[in-house]
Amino acid sequence: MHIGLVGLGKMGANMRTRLRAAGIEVTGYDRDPAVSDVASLADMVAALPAGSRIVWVMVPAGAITHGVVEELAGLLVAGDVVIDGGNSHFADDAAHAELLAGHGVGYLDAGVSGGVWGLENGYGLMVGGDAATVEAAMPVFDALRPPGPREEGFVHAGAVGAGHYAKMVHNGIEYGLMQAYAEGYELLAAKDVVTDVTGTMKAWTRGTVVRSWLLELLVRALEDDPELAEISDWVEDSGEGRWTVDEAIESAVPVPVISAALFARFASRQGASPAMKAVAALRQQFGGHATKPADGA
Ligand SMILES: O=C(O)[C@H](O)[C@@H](O)[C@H](O)[C@H](O)COP(=O)(O)O
Repeated sequence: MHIGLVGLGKMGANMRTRLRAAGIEVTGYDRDPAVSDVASLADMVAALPAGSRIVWVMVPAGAITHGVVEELAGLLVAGDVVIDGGNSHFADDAAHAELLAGHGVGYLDAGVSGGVWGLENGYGLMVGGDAATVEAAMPVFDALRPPGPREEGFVHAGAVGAGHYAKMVHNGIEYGLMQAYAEGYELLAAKDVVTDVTGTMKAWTRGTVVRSWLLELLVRALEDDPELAEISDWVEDSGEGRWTVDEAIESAVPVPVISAALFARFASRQGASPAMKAVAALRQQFGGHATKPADGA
């Protein structure tokens, strides 16, 4: 099998390596000529077998993914397939499937989890689309997923959009889990009762109810820098948590943990919180309670 791969950043480049290691020929295209196998998207398409091409798209969600799908629609022919493996919003998938269907080109959406570790461990895959197209692309999914039973690292989650919907929910869970471990870490470190915070969390990684890969990664970070002194408390988000909360509101599903974890990230970027200044001002107004001067005031 010979496939195309668009986007050779951290994720795409590792996926190219993993696919090649599994015996799949890959022609990769990236805007950066230093990492690209070919000079243009058209050259990549020309290198693949027409009418049964599979092109995996691994570029940032939103306008960039949309631009690549539009360009591919003009280059591919009936029988070819595009797989969007980026962290796209699931609502974009229907539009992309329709655009490509106008050219007879199939479409699958694939939620991909595993980060930079996926090269070695394989990627958890959640796929949306029709069964025949999923089946045609199965060698690609089998090469990317972790070894072992397929159903433990791959799911055909439903029709187009289901893969990215599943990945969105997965990431909402990821936010909540990370926040819980982080709060536990802070609480352990807050008093001198537990004298080995990293060791305690490490001991939780085997046998306990809260053992997990995320916990192992936190222990790894603490072993490198026990007080996390080298990194700031600013936490970004790339959209999946917001979409999860949007969807929860849409479906009237209570998600207090995930939304608190999302809002904690927003709070992490504030430095001084206007809302908490207002609370301090109100306590002073109604109760004459003391406030503290702002930094530099
Ligand atoms: O499952 C995964 O491999 C991760 O979720 C991965 O997809 C990525 O690291 C997140 O999208 C980051 O998301 P935030 O920027 O929203 O934390």
